[in-house]
Amino acid sequence: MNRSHLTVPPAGTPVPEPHPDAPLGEPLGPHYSRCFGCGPGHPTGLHLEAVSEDGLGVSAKFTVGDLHQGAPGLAHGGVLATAMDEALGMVVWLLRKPYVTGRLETDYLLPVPVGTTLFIRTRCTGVVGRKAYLEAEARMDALDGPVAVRAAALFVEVPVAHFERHGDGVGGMDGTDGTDGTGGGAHGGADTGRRVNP
Ligand SMILES: CCCCCCCC(=O)SCCNC(=O)CCNC(=O)[C@H](O)C(C)(C)COP(=O)(O)OP(=O)(O)OC[C@H]1O[C@@H](n2cnc3c(N)ncnc32)[C@H](O)[C@@H]1OP(=O)(O)O
Repeated sequence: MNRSHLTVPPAGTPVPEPHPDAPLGEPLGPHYSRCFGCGPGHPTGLHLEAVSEDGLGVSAKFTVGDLHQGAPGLAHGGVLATAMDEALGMVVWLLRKPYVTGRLETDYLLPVPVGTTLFIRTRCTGVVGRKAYLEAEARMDALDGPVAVRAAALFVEVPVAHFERHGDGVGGMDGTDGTDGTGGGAHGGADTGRRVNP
């Protein structure tokens, strides 16, 4: 894909192992029930489902629905970028540290009709300090289907205070809806509980 140097790790950058508590080959579940990308409680969200893979990678699925259109019958490009962002974010989730998307680069190779299930595979290509380098590929209707979208990203590790300072904190970032009085609503993989922070 076309990508800038900002999403390519320096040569020889190591790829860390997932956190020992990160699930392997299991459904990851939502990190927040109202998340637009993965939350089952979001009425018009993507409801993306994902499973961790060997190493630092994730396999995810998202079916383009009526509410995701740009042109009639076709997925909106921003929605597709969101699906890639979400699947990429699930990779850094396996490190059990809070990250946010700093940069997202997307190549659209094929139009994606409503009803298509995108099979998205994402992986980490290296971590340097607070910076995690990631890439993703989405194929249409099968793991070996035609490639519709490619993406590369730089995620930046942030303190939990990021979500308190800029959002409603991290309450609810354990897959719940955050209506327990602890807040909720921040997006980006932070969690003081079982998901991100050990
Ligand atoms: C499971 C969870 C799934 C979640 C999936 C979805 C994820 C999301 O949608 S997250 C929400 C969208 N993203 C955001 O809201 C982030 C908004 N941006 C910010 O908060 C800040 O700009 C932030 C945190 C990225 C960086 O700010 P700050 O903490 O001050 O770090 P800063 O010192 O500027 O940068 C750290 C390093 O990253 C680099 N960097 C930061 N931003 C970028 C960028 N856009 N492009 C390239 N490099 C960048 C810097 O150059 C620096 O590199 P180096 O260490 O080599 O000098």
